[in-house]
Amino acid sequence: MEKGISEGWYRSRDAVCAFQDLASVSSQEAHDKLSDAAKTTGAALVSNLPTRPPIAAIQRLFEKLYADSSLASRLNATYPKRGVFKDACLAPGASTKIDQKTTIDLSIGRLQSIRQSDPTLAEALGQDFDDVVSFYTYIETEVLPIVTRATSSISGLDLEPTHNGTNNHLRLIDYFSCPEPSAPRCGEHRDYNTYTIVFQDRAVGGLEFEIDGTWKRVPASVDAVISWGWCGAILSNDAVKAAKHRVLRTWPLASRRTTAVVFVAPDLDTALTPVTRAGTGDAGWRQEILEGRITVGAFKEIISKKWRRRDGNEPGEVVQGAQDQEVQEFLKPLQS
Ligand SMILES: O=C(O)CCC(=O)C(=O)O
Ligand SMILES: [Fe+2]
Repeated sequence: MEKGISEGWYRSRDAVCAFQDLASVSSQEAHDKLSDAAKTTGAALVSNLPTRPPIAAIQRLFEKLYADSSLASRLNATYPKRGVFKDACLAPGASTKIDQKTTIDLSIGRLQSIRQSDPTLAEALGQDFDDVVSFYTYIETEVLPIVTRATSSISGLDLEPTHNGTNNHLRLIDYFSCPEPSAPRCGEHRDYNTYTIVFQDRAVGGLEFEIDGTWKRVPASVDAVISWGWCGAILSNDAVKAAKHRVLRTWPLASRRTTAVVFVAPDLDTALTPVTRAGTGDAGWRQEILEGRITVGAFKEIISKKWRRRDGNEPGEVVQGAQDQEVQEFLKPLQS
C-alpha cells in the first residue's frame, strides 16, 4: 500500500450512511451520520443506493465522442463559452502535468441549449445520452432536495431559497485506462460549491480524501460520496468542512474508472458570506467576504480559472497542491 494511505477510515469515523435512510429526513441516524461527517471530515460515504448511474452508457458515450470528432464538435458548439466534452490531455503536445481524464459537463441550462441550438443532436448521441439525462433528472428531483435540506439543518441555515438549481452541474468523468499516467487523474483540490455527490462505478477506486493530514482511500465498493465545498464552509462559517480530495491513480492501476459527479452550488447572485453563527467564531475570512461583497458568481470565476488550468483548459503551469493553496490564501489571507 502506498505510504500515507490507509483504508478503513470510514469505519473508524462512522461516516457511512444508508441512502434509503436519507429519503426520510426524520431518520435520526442518517441525519446524525451526515451531520457528523459534514462537521468533521467533510465527506460521507453512502451505501445501498436505490438508483445507480448508467455506467455502461456513460462509457459508450465517451467512446462515441472519441471516435466521432464531428459529433464532439457539434456537442461543444452548443456551449461555445467553455465546451461540453473536454479532452485536453489527449491533444498532441498537451502538457503532461494536467489531469489525466476526459469529461462531459452538463447542466439543466446546457441541456436546454443542446435541445434548442441543435434539435437533432440528442438523437445523434443516442439512447446512452437519454439514459444519462434520465439519471440526472432523477438525482435533481429526488435526491438533491434531501441532501440540501440535511445540509441546511446541519449548519442552521435555510439553503433552499438560495439553491434553486440554476447553478448545479453533472460532470461525467472518464479516467481512461492508462498504466502510467504522467500526472494525477484529478489533482488535489476542494470543490468550490456547497456539496458534491460522486457516484462511483463500484469497480475501480481512486478517490482519496485528506483526513487529519493523511490521504485515505474511498473503497471502490462505496456507491457514492457526499462531500462539502468552499461555499458550504463559507455560508456556515466553517460549521461544515470543505474536504480536500484527489484521484491520484485509479485502483487497480491500469483500469478505467468512470464517475458521475453532481455539483450543487448556490445561485450565482447569492452573496458569499457567513449567514450563521453556527460555526467558528473567527474563521479568518477575507474582509470582502465578511461584508458580503463577493457573489457566488464572482468567486466561481476566480476559482474556475485555477481548476481550468489543472484540467488543461486554461494556459498556465500546473503545480500539484498549488491550486488549493491559492484558493485558501484568497479566502483566508491572514491564516495562510
Ligand atoms: O471522479 C472522482 O472520483 C472525483 C472527481 C472530483 O473530485 C471533481 O471532479 O471535483
Ligand atoms: Fe472534487
